Formats: sequence, structure tokens, C-alpha cells
Amino acid sequence: MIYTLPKGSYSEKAAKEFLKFLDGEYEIGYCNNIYEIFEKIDRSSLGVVPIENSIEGSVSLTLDLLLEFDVKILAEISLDIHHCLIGYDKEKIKIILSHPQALAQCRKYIKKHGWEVKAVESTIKAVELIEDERYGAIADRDVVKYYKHLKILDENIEDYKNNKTRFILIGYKKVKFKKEFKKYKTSIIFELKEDKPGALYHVLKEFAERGINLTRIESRPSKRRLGTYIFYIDYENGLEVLNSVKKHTTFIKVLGRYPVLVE
Ligand SMILES: O=C(O)C(=O)C[C@]1(C(=O)O)C=C[C@@H](O)C=C1
Repeated sequence: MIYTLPKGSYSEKAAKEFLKFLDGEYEIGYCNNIYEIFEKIDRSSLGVVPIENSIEGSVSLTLDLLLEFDVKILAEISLDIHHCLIGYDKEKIKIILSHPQALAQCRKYIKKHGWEVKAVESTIKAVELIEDERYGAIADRDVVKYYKHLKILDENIEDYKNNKTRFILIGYKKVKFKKEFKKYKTSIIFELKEDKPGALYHVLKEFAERGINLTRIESRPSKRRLGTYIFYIDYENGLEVLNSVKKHTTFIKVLGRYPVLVE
């Protein structure tokens, strides 16, 4: 089983892309939200969740759950995201519904129309909540295949071109792919040993000295005390740097070394 968000969501689209590369048969299991996906995954199943968007940045719930659960990142894929306005009649819309990430990616568009905004668990939940003409949802164009009573009222409504979301395949056991991939990444989470000048610099220096390219650095609150952070770093290729990074940290978690299937 491969768990993801409901049928018609962007995450389901990503799951179908992963399936093209995975060796083996997997059925798609649908969950209402990202938390449920992490909870459902067991030793024999997988999950697909969004992790980062080119307009809105990190999906912070995914980052937090990667720390909380012991799952590994097994692969990543990026998809072009083109949002549509879904509903009955654009002129009659008063309330716009969607996932917070999708709403944020269309902020200017929504503001221009002066609609009231309601955030829900997924783009599909938004579509399902369209009770009448007063409601509109932001979702993928393909949803009208499943919700035939609704129409695409506008297309490409994201505020910036080249809108992309990165999705990760997660699970507890290794998976096999049908082909070899050229690009690999490693993702780690750590907390700095000391809060002193240059503390983060010493970690970054370990990467710089080895000529290792960082592809992302992000921080999340430690949730213990205001102003204390957990760092998330993605870097290209090997694990060789880890022992040196460990010296500067109180804890370090390796989320995995995994292939980039589609950039
Ligand atoms: O609600 C969906 O359809 C999702 O798959 C979630 C999600 C996200 O959380 O980033 C996925 C891609 C888009 O960036 C917008 C929404």
C-alpha cells in the first residue's frame, strides 16, 4: 500500500508518478491529511507527502513529522503545480476553500477578488465542501473528472509562474526502483551543541571543506523554548561528512540518502 492524500489531490498525482518508477505492485491508500499518512505507514507500506513548494516554501507539518516519526525518505519527485478555480459560477463566489499551501500560492489572485478564505485539509476536501454557488475551491484541473457537477472556472491562478512542489516517498523499509538514477541527496536533522557565535558556521564549514553542495537549509522551532531551533539540511551525494557534523551537534538524525527521480 502507498498512502497519500485523497483521489484528485496533487499528492495522489505525485504518488502515481512514484509508482511509475517503483519495482513492485502497490495499491493507493487514501488519507484525509498528512498526519494520517504518517500514522498509517507501517513496515510494509509507503507514503507520499508534499515537503516544499517554490512559492510558499516548506510544508512545516511534514518537516515536524519527519522528526517525530522514524520513517526514512526513500525518493523525491518534483511536480509542476497549476491551480484552477473550481465551482459553479465565478461571479457568485463569496468564499474560497483550499489547502493552506494552495491558498498561499494564489494569495494575490484571491485578494484581487476579495473573497473570504477558508483553509481545509486538502484541495479535495475543499472541492467536497462546495455546497452551492457561493463556494469556490482551488485545486488541480483533473478534479472535474471525479466531481462532474463542478466546472473549471479559471486556470493557472498561481501568483508566480514555474510553481513546483517537491514530494517525498517515505517508509520504513528499502524499496527497489526499475532504473538507476544519477542524482542522490541526503537529508539530515540536527540541533546545535552550543548557542554561540559561529555555531552553525562550524557545521556548514564541514560541508564547504569537502566541496559538498547544500541544496536546502531550513530551521524549525525546537518547541521547547522561543529562539531555539532544529536545523534541516539537504545535500548532494555521500554520507562521508556525518561524523564531522556530529561533533557540533547534540543530536543528529539521518532521514535518508535517496534518489531524485524527477527534478
Ligand atoms: O491538497 C493537495 O492536493 C495536496 O496534495 C497538498 C499540497 C501541499 O500541501 O503542498 C500539494 C501540492 C500543492 O503545493 C498544494 C497542496
